Amino acid sequence: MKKENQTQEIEERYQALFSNAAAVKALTQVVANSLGPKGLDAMLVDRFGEVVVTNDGVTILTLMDAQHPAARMVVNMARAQEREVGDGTTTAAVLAGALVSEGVNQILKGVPVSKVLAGMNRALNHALFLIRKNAIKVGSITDDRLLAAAKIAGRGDERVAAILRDAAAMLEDKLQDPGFKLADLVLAKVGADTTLIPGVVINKSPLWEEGSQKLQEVRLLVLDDGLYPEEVEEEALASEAGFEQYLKNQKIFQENLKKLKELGVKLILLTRGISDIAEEFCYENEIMVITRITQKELKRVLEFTGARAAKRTSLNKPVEELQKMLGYARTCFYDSRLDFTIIEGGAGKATATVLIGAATDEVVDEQERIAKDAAGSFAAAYRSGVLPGGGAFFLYLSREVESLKNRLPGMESYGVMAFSEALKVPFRVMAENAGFNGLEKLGDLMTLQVQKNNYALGLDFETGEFIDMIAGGVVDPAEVVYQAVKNASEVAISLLKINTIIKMKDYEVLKEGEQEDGGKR
Ligand SMILES: Nc1ncnc2c1ncn2[C@@H]1O[C@H](COP(=O)(O)OP(=O)(O)O)[C@@H](O)[C@H]1O
Repeated sequence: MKKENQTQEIEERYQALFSNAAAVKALTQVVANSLGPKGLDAMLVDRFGEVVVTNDGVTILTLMDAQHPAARMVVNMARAQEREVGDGTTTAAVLAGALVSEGVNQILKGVPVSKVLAGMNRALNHALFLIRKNAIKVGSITDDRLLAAAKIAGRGDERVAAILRDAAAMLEDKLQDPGFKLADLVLAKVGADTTLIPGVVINKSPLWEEGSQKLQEVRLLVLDDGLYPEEVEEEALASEAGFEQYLKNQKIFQENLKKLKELGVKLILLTRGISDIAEEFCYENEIMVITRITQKELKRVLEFTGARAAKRTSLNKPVEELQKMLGYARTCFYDSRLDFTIIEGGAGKATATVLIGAATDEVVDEQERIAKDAAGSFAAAYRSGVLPGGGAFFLYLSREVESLKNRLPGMESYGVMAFSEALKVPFRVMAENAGFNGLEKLGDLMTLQVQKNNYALGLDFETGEFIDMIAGGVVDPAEVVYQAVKNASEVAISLLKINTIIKMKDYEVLKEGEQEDGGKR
């Protein structure tokens, strides 16, 4: 009877914790099925019957429509992982789920939450240190381990990995730039051949197609704006002065258009639309026009061609000044089969477009995600080096972290144990997804790694044999592993810390209210 009461007491005390843990478990079990080379795809369907088929952890999590706040914390964590390093989202989610479960197990045993958390924090710091310390640095862009990292993240697609490497080689100095993303070069298109284009692709057709044959020696104007005359407000138009202003604006505009002809502009790119007069003028003068290009395209064109972003008011400037805003490209042409425009031979900084072909609409998005993952991994491996993949390195981390417990006072070691156990989960899940007995393979591999003193040993998920992952080309970028462990631990630790859930007013509404109050005072 007494025991029953006690259990009940514990359960009440940890109600919030259990509710969170259950939600996280439910969520991470779904993504776990997709982890690793033998992970299955998930099919997500919305209430209108729209279907997405994917193997990508962050996509599954984002589209899952998770309602529970704890589950949403894990979704946001996976998104952060995607933003930061572009890969490792499934691993991070699975690890977070495992950390929460293992942490809860210790708490249920009666270990105080604070001790579990302290131990986990110590284990985390040690794990992060070991990841940095053991990262195998790569020498150059042509290092095969980079290709391997891209191939592993890109679902084994060797061709895409090689194209990414060639693209990276063209812009090597940029890869170190934290603002640059190799994945931004990827463009997937139904019916295209997978290939490297040494230039920028604008995913649009020009305003008219005939006459838009291949342009050579192209001077181009890029407007982060539309090509319209200055507008006069409708009310003002009714007055005589207003109407005169209107006529004047039209005249200035006509003059400005003539400047473009004088400057020999052959291509105009706009982020907004164009007026009828301008369109007619361009048509007559064989100037190719593409309207409503995206900001991303704009940025790439500016860099590539050396053009400066102009506004329509820039056209009021004298010709000599306007000339300085123009860019240059050797060629520009519209590919009518693929319905996009290719600009090559820019006078600015080198760039490339990694064109990914897909057979149908259904697979094009997934192909794009895979290629972007591969690109993210390539760049991350270049910056930070690589580690053995397939969960093998996590087993080494698990052992090393476990050994910490002998050095720690009292109960903190339980937190360390929880962390060490959780690190075994990605490998076990991958082995199970490949149809093996996860626990058995885990035990065998842990022993083998110690016996051979080689933490690169892992499981070949095809044959069930143990092989050296580095030699076999199964590598993960150190930065991806680092962020996955860090992000997963942070979210797990904050979830374990929560012992009360209080329903509050809508946070956004609350914040707005505060601002209004502040204004009044
Ligand atoms: N051919 C392979 N053999 C062994 N492990 C692989 C292979 N391909 C991928 N992996 C491993 O699968 C894990 C990544 O799985 P994935 O489902 O892509 O999840 P994530 O979203 O975490 O990248 C990595 O640990 C990687 O090393």
